[in-house]
Amino acid sequence: MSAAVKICGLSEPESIRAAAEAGARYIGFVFFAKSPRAVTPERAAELAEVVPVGVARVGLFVNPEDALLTEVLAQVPLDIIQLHGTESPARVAEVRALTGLPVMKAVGVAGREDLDQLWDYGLVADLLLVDAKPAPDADLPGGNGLAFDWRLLVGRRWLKPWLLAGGLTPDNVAEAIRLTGAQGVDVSSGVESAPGVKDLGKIRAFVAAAQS
Ligand SMILES: O=C(O)c1ccccc1NCC(=O)[C@H](O)[C@H](O)COP(=O)(O)O
Repeated sequence: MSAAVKICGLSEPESIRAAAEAGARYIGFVFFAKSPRAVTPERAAELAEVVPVGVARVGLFVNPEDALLTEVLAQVPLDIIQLHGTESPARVAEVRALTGLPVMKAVGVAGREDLDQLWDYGLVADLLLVDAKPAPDADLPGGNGLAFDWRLLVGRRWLKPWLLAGGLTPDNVAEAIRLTGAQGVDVSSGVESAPGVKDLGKIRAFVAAAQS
């Protein structure tokens, strides 16, 4: 089964080109200052020009205020907003209305009890991102290279298309898709050689494995 691929946390033109040429469907820019993958709006505006038509530019935010969304969107042509914090379903709906863009809502999963909220978010978000729930003391809410038990997702369906994330690598992504039936996959640290440094060979290998 072939899945749509999102490569997150890109900050160099070369890695964007490599991802797009390999067949990635989504390119993620991180607007969260604490992340080693963070980009400024000015840098993201330059990078967005490198993204070919047909590849969606995803802006990742963590509990953003309206002012930040407005500031970034005034400079960067984004296609999708990714919310990766503790935004409620009502806030997801607000961000959709404010930005006029589709919203991908990330939900952290550690156990079965975390899955129910995907129904609620499916009512208001356009896409769902089922990611590993970070440890309580983690510095970042995502991009930690942490996997969860994919068997929790077997036979699960939600109201909106969903991507699987969390600890995916070129070596395990095909098995993750086979087991869960994920329609899409998202990776960040699994295609890096160091935090925030994307590895072009790993990007190509990841996309090829996800589409094999
Ligand atoms: O990637 C980051 O630095 C990041 C920072 C703050 C919030 C979310 C972040 N990443 C979210 C993503 O979409 C990642 O691709 C996803 O969590 C998977 O990460 P990884 O396990 O490293 O592949």
